[in-house]
Amino acid sequence: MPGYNMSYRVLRPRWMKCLAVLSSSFRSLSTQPAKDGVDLSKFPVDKIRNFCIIAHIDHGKSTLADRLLEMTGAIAKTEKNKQVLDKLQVERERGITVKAQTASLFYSHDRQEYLLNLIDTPGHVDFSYEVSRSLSACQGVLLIIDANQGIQAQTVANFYLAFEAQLTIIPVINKIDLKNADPERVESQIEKVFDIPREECIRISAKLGTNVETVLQAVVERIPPPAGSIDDPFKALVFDSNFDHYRGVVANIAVFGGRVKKGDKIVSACLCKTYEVNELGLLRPEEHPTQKLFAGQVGYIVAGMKDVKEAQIGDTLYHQEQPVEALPGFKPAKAMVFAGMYPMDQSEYPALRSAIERLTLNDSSVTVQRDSSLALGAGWRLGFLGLLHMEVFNQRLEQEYNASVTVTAPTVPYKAVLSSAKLIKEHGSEELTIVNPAQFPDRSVVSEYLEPMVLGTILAPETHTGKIMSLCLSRRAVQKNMVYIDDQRVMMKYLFPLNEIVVDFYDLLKSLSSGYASFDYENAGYQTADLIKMDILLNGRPVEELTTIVHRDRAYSTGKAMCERLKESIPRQMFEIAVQAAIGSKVIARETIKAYRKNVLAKCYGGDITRKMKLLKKQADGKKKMRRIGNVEVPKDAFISVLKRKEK
Ligand SMILES: Nc1nc2c(ncn2[C@@H]2O[C@H](COP(=O)(O)OP(=O)(O)OP(=O)(O)O)[C@@H](O)[C@H]2O)c(=O)[nH]1
Repeated sequence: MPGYNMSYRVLRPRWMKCLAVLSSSFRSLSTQPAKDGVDLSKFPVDKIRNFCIIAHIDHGKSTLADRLLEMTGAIAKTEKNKQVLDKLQVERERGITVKAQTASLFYSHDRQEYLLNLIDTPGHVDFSYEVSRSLSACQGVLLIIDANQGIQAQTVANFYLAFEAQLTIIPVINKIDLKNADPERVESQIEKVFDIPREECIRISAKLGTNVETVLQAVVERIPPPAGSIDDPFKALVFDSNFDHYRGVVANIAVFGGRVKKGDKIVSACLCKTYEVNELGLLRPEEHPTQKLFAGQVGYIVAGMKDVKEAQIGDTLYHQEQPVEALPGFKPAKAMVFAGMYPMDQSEYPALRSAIERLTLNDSSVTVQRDSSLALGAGWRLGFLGLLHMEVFNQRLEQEYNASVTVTAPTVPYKAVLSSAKLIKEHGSEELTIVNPAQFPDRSVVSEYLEPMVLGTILAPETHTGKIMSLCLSRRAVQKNMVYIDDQRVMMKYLFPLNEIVVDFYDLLKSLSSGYASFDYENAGYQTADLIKMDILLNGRPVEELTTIVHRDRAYSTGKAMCERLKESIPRQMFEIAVQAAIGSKVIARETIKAYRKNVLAKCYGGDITRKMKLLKKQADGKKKMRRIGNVEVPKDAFISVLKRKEK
């Protein structure tokens, strides 16, 4: 995982350029004439195939998508058209897919015309929510596996998502052009781990285009057409949505039955609100307006929804006069990592609020709560699906909204089972979720604390298993399973406390396996944990914003590290400062900052009074940037350096 800065300052020219690009694309979208070249009625359900491309990160999904788009004429074959489905700047810079993208392709096979709807999905675990949503609009998947790396952790996770959704799985072994490619070995792994016969694997090089035509043929021949008929009442699933400042919500839909056209009055099942269809069409991958969408097809719809919350992911749309039973929908995305976000300067609060509001319009999986801290001022506590999700959100704030943000240390959602009848009544429930250490209830009113657990899958070369097992043990993990997927690679399953893997586990795993291990995890509920609240004291006074929830076994090492970091960042003052970590009244770690009298006038020979005044004023200004805790003055930066995740 790449390192990142917690605070960002972005150069204005980059921002201006970004705005220019955005506004020109909005212009081109809003003035795009309705192209009616495509008569979608000529694609009955049996001539439609809806499929996703899924894979471990970097195994070549986006590159294969490019080739498929080129071969079917959706985009021109030029050097410029690389990873066209990765539209966001952050996706292009990091070379990862963050948001699933849809493209409709026209393909002739055996003198028959087919409409293929392809969805390119993200590979990283934080975005697996996007994958499962996309799968619900499909009947089959292309499971891409790198011919050199073989099966990795996300290959396994994605396979099971598709398998549980009962989709047709076509294994595609990519990068056969690489010198170290070993498709034979990968085929054996596929047979062993997924129980798919090796004859079903297709070997390709997405980069060179080798054998990619076979993939298209397999899509038509192996993936079943969608169910549903044009004669049924209109019924569509909203599987994604984004926000356009000019037109409102653009919802991606899969039509499960009937047809819909411009001017139709449709209802969203969740909110029971009626809308008029203003625009609809295919994504190729750019929006391509059409007159109608029919059963089995995947496309977009604009119907005057002003807020993405009106187009809830998983919602069902139907015709006003023909109500239907709602589709099962999806479980809402659950935030796994929380962090405070504050403007670098309080004067930037309104701008940051509007940036966060706008960005969450496009990413409804982020949760936002107002928060405030004495040291950092007014801000928010945001919930993310994982750490990469949080990093990407920050980067988008910076790149798309020119925001500069201070982010606090990430924390996971703990729970407390309350024992006090009074508190239970106050909260309306026995269980209290704690996303902010300041809300940690005292043990005297709690029967037990719970921490979130995850089931982690690690795939690694056998030679590294010893070191990996020690790392897992040091993270309070319990081994659940270990199997050899071939004679060189091992798959291990561990139950981890989420808190233990959230910050640096993946980085450590990568470095101790020289980059060869991969990791994925899924939620595994909550478990009882011996949690305690640890305070940081400066000369005996607690510092509210540095309060942390820790496992009792971890308290000493975390407390010691925080005291050391504070000692480094608080300047010496005229008296000695005790920096302590404490649990209740018991001090568990201590550092001392020695006294030092800084005489700003020392350099001022000759007693020049104006010079003296200037220096004293400078010292007073510096003090304004300090926060006083008891008699100790702490620079704002000190909080930031202790609170934030340690940069690499
Ligand atoms: N040699 C070789 N390189 C390939 C091939 N296909 C993809 N690559 C390279 O592999 C890297 C990752 O490819 P992507 O298409 O971005 O992978 P991805 O699976 O979409 O990645 P995420 O979206 O981040 O999950 C890029 O540098 C590609 O150029 C191939 O067939 N041969």
